[in-house]
Amino acid sequence: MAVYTDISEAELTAFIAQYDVGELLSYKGIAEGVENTNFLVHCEKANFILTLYEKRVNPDDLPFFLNLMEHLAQSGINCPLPVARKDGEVLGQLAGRPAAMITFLEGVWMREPTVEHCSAVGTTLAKMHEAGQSFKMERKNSLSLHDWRPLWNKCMEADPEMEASLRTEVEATLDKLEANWPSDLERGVIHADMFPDNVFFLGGKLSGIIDFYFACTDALAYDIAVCINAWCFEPDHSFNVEKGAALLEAYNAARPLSEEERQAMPTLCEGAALRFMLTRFYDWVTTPEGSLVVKKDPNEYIRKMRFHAKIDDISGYGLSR
Ligand SMILES: Nc1ncnc2c1ncn2[C@@H]1O[C@H](COP(=O)(O)OP(=O)(O)OP(=O)(O)O)[C@@H](O)[C@H]1O
Ligand SMILES: N[C@@H](CCO)C(=O)O
Repeated sequence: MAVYTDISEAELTAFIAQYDVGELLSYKGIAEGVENTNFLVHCEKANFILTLYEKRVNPDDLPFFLNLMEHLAQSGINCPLPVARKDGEVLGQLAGRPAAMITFLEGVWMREPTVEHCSAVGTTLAKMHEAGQSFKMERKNSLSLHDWRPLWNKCMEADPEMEASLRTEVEATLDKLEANWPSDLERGVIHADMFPDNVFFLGGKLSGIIDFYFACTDALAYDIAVCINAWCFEPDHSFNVEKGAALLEAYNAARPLSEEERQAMPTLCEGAALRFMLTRFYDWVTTPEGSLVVKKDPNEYIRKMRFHAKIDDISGYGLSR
């Protein structure tokens, strides 16, 4: 359960009094998520999500995330809006952590996404990329190519028992990606973590996107690669080419992919699989036993890395050339 920091009713009541939201009626910790502490907060005027930012969020990046949500919402992308306090600030402190309240988004996330959901994600991702082009702030991707080897070194240090064959395999993947990573693709604001649990649907329609806390400035096509990994594999780990085709075709219809982006897709997908393998592996070996967080399986992403390593053309993901 992702409630790393607990708060008392008295602390929350004092915090809420800074906002024009009426009295605090009730609140509860939200079990889902692995990164930050989230509470659902019922106030007289509305319901909100209160987030206390934890380990992977640098407080200096919070203005980027909060302004981005505001920018995207104003550009027609349905995402939470940061709530301003009576003094105009959106960022505060609670229980020693940076904290913000955002609007509550209606909808549910899809445990078993279908081809239609993948298509909706492709369209919305492309629209988000277009809307991001007029966002003026920039943020470096803190989990990009050059961050992967140091993170892998930390994983190896934390897990001295790791199998030698896995060490060799990941080192070889890092060497290959470092030699081939594309540097000239169109850049812009990317979500960088658009997994099914961060996309809500209502009545079969995509109703909104949450969790912009990995958003950054990077190659737009890398965001597609993250989505291919997160949306287009089945629970038995096989790749569903129909889902891949739906996502890519819908994206391409809203924002046509360049030749360079098409060519780079297998490398971007392998890199995205490695990135999620790394954070999952690191959390797996460093999260203490008995902790209330549900750890995510790194092996799923080792399998995906191996799948992408064998793809040499975007048609392998279902988009005809
Ligand atoms: N604006 C919102 N409206 C409605 N529910 C929300 C909102 N923000 C967060 N939630 C709920 O809280 C849960 C966790 O939120 P979030 O995904 O932001 O946490 P996280 O710890 O950053 O998770 P992740 O592991 O995806 O990085 C979501 O699955 C959702 O149920
Ligand atoms: N979406 C990530 C967790 C949040 O970083 C994963 O599934 O590993």
